[in-house]
Amino acid sequence: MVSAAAENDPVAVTGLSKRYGEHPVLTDLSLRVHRGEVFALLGPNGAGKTTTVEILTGVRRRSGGDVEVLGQDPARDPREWRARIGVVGQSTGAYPDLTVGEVVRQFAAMYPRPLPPTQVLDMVGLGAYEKKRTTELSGGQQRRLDVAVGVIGDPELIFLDEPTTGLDPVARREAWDLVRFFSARGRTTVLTTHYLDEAETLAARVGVIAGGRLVACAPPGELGGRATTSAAVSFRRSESLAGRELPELPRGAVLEPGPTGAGDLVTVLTSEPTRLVSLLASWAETELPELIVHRPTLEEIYLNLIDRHRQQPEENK
Ligand SMILES: Nc1ncnc2c1ncn2[C@@H]1O[C@H](COP(=O)(O)OP(=O)(O)OP(=O)(O)O)[C@@H](O)[C@H]1O
Repeated sequence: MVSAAAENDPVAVTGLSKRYGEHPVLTDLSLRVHRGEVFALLGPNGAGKTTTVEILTGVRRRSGGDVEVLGQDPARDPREWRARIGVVGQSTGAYPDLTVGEVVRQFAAMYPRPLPPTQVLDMVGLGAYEKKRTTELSGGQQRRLDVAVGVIGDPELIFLDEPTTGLDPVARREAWDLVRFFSARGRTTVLTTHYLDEAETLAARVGVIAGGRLVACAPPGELGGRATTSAAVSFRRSESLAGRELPELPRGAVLEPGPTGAGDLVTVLTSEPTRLVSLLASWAETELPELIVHRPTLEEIYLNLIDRHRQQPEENK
């Protein structure tokens, strides 16, 4: 029987752990992926992302905790369950002596309701390579074929482990379009990536794994308090503004120390950037030269989270 929670959340993980001998790789990891969302797992090399994906897809056994994927325990790996998920792992598949078209059609034949092979080949940018032997493909083209094979069964839930590593910028965008195509069909995607722009562009929520623990989980715009952290408002004092005192700043705003001569850059940290810009605009009565409102990027927030985790004493991790 499928629980009500699992009905809403295709992935439900509670207290997951994985050890190799005495070495813990995942510790007390809990997360849920909601139906229809793109969820990105981020984390440094060796953090445990692939291990998590492998446990969720039934490739690897867990040491402890509860895992439900589409309402089933992946460790039991039922056949009909496997047909409902699509997996693109990190390593590239080897299909000697077959053409691209043959590979995709062979995989399509394993599923009850596959997508049309030519449509999938077009989507991954291999439409013109249908008759080419797989051994003659470049690394990036082989990666595209992996993606095609992973999604040919029109899965309800797709796991993509670093799907765009090794792809050129155009191919990366095509892979993003593919993820959006499945999102528009109401499918759920879990992807791991080292590209912060990829996570920010595609994911409704991101989870950050460090040292085998989930250290943060939120929409990309809110991760690590990103939505509420101070913004830095900066502009350059033109000659006409050089001799004038700044207006009274909003409460809590801090003027960054810096040189005060003509043409200097003025930077103010504030939690109310809109109000500050409005005050400055009235004060200046002219365009503020080089005006920038800077909020921390996802990359800055991510690096900060990883750094904080590194500096924590072992017993508090
Ligand atoms: N078969 C294994 N035996 C022992 N340790 C392993 C095994 N497979 C993985 N590990 C260890 O588990 C940890 C997590 O590895 P994992 O591949 O899940 O990390 P990852 O976050 O996917 O890293 P990357 O970004 O480099 O792909 C690493 O320390 C790795 O050395």
